Amino acid sequence: MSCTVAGLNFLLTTVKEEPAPDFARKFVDTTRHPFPYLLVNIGSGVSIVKVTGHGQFERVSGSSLGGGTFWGLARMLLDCATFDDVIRLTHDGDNANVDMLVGDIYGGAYSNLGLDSSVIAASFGKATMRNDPPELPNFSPCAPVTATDLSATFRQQDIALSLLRMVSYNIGQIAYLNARVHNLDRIYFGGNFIRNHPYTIADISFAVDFWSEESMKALFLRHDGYLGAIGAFIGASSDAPTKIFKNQKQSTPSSDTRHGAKGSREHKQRASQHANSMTKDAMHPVDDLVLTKPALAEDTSPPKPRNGMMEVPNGTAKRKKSKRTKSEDRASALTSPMANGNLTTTAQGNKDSSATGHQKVSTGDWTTVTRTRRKSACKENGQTFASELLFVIRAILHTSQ
Ligand SMILES: Nc1ncnc2c1ncn2[C@@H]1O[C@H](COP(=O)(O)OP(=O)(O)OP(=O)(O)O)[C@@H](O)[C@H]1O
Ligand SMILES: CC(C)(CO)[C@@H](O)C(=O)NCCC(=O)O
Repeated sequence: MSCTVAGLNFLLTTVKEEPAPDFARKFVDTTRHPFPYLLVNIGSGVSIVKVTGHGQFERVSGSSLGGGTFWGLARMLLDCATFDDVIRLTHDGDNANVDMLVGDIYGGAYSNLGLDSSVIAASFGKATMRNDPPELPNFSPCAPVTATDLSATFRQQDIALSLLRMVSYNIGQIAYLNARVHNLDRIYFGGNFIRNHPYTIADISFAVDFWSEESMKALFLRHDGYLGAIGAFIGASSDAPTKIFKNQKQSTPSSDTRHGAKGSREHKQRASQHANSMTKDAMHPVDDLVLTKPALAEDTSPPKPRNGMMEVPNGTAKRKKSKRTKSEDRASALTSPMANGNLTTTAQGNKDSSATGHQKVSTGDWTTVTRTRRKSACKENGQTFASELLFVIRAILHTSQ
């Protein structure tokens, strides 16, 4: 955990365009005031960590309903071989076919409570409503409805989306409650459960917006997958960035007197000076990045820029207004934002997606590639992963010069 926190602290204080709300990629500059914040790390389980400074953090909460719950239930309920297959399946799903909505109970909105008819009243609740004989194959009035009967009556893609929303909304809600208890308004979500999947990101964002009535922001990280590795690399020290400078000075004591300076302000100035002085061929500045479009496997068309930013989910976060519809979700998740209009399509570095070339993108993942490295990153999924890692390591080494 200390490595993960140290890695995130490094990114927040050093890399200009790291966190962004939703997948809008309107980056939030946290380099000046990174603390305090809440980190919600969604691995198999969920750890919720309050971070107040370099090396200062406390695990304030957690939940056993995390990525392992999603993936485990998906394996039980769905015929999917891989995690990415499940995520892909959600893209065609309509959770209203599986979830019990407020409208299913009341025939419309429950206005007095500010609940729109489309609000999920009970995840998977529709399964309790399916006991109508004609709907079930092999139904016998005397026999109980079996799991097999039930699963045959629901579409796999609807189950997948219901599952994703159940887990994501729950985590978003717990995150919001913890942020509120600890008086924090910035919540970073990380961990392999997210993996830059637009639907996952949209769902978590939605939950935080919904419960906080848009007073808090869910933030996602471009280099989420590398937090622990970065933290381990820099030594997970409480003064990690300064430590890098110290080390550098020790190894090359007379090369540059600036290396002796301590403190985050000098550190940042130096990082910025270096970034500005770098040539393309040597090392790219830390903000010289291009975001690539999120795309579905079958989607090979270039993304459409929309005034340089993403269409965020339309449905409001306020309880009184309705939750997003499926089509709004899809539009928001698949319409691509581009910070600077420099668009490219690339293969994605998923662990379990086959490297089929850049025209066959696995799931709707975001990938960042440098302008100078764009072509090579497009070649193979593995290369994208490698170039990402290389970028982070270079950023670390670069700031230490
Ligand atoms: N290709 C994949 N295969 C399996 N799970 C995946 C894959 N991609 C993403 N995931 C998700 O990532 C989760 C595991 O995340 P991660 O590797 O960060 O956790 P962990 O470190 O094992 O968990 P914990 O911190 O609880 O020990 C899985 O439960 C699943 O939801
Ligand atoms: C046990 C860990 C910390 C392992 O990384 C993680 O899976 C987790 O935070 N699980 C949730 C445990 C809880 O309920 O607080």
